[in-house]
Amino acid sequence: MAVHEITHPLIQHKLGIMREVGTSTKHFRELASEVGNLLTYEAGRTLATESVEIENWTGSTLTVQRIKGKKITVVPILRAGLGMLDGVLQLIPNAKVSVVGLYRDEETLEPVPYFDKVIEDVEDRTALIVDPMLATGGTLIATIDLLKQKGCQRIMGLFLVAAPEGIEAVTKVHPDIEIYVASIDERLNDQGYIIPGLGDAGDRIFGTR
Ligand SMILES: O=P(O)(O)OC[C@H]1O[C@H](OP(=O)(O)OP(=O)(O)O)[C@H](O)[C@@H]1O
Ligand SMILES: O=c1cc[nH]c(=O)[nH]1
Ligand SMILES: [Mg+2]
Repeated sequence: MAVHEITHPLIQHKLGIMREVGTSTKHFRELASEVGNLLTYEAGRTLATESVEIENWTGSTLTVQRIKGKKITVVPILRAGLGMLDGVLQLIPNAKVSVVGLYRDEETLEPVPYFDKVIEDVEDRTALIVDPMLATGGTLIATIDLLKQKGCQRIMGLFLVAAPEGIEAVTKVHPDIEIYVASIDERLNDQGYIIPGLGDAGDRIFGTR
């Protein structure tokens, strides 16, 4: 699996504020969206373009580049993935959005799926999964399983923070995907939380704790 840790100063600055325990819900949510935007910019480097001819302001024909083919479906994982969605869509406003819902059982740490509304022609699109946290990797593996079952052939993922254990687990099952992450942190704790991490990203985005 290709893993890109994006150590850009703007991303690291914003992530550093998110790590502070006193950062407000409003600020945390804004930063999740902003880092989502910057990760999209990085991931977008790999999109294929094609030449099209336009008429320019002088009335002559000019060849310009456009993103090729049927493009992208963004796949936010409920709930926390919604916190990054606006920032992603700012850069790819025409993308279709395929929402999936999974939560992690607090005892077993296994992902529990509860919703999916994936676009019908997903086999013709690149899926861009968005979720702030890649911890044990269970949620990401289940989401990739679902997308592949529906015929999706190219899958990328954007994460704020990932644990090495989760990256290893996903690599074993789905070595063909590509991820962009703002930070690969040290480890998981006994409860499956990323250390140092952000805490519970969903609760911090929605203000539920
Ligand atoms: O890699 P894993 O060990 O599977 O954990 C990562 C998942 O856990 C969090 O979601 P959570 O279950 O807290 O749901 P929420 O977004 O509704 O808070 C996070 O947003 C990921 O989806
Ligand atoms: O550290 C973690 C792990 C899973 N989910 C979170 O929100 N945070
Ligand atoms: Mg949560």
